[in-house]
Amino acid sequence: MTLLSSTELKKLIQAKPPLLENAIDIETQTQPNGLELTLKEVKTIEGSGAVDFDNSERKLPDGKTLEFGNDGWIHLPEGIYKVLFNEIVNIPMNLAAIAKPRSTLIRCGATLETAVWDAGYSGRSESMLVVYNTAGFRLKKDARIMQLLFYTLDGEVENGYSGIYQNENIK
Ligand SMILES: O=c1ccn([C@H]2C[C@H](O)[C@@H](COP(=O)(O)OP(=O)(O)OP(=O)(O)O)O2)c(=O)[nH]1
Repeated sequence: MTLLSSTELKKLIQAKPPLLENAIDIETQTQPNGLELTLKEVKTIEGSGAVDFDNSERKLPDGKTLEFGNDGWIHLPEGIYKVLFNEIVNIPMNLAAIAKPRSTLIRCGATLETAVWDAGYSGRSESMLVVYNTAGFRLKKDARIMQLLFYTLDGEVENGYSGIYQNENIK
């Protein structure tokens, strides 16, 4: 397993499909060890969710999209939110990715909870934003908030990701 460097990432951004589409400024978003994703939308998480073994009784909570102010900023009181990214990620069959928040979020008393990006997944992803700071946290539309780290697998997966989130949030 190898963590891809910016040299390799730049090549994969030129691939078809590109590793990352719809970036605001791919140069700025390409870091030495990963690609940064930016903020498109913030949503509330309302009501409980549920998950079981075979997904037959899975339920995702509802939520409302919160509006940015005319100046592009939103103030988020302490709490949990869902964030949607501007970028569309296309993971090749020989890679997987994990994500970390930018350390600036941590330094502000906020963080992102993230899962694994599977080989073969394409979509506009979502993660959970947690604002721990009791004074809240301000975010500007298109802020760079998360870094995706891409790892090579020891070979291509036989069957790529095919769950319910495939091609999510792509209109
Ligand atoms: O923080 C994250 C992490 C991953 N993903 C995307 C990429 C991943 O490939 C896909 C599915 O994630 P996962 O495999 O964890 O979904 P699941 O909960 O196991 O559902 P299913 O098995 O139905 O896909 O969601 C996100 O949107 N946000």
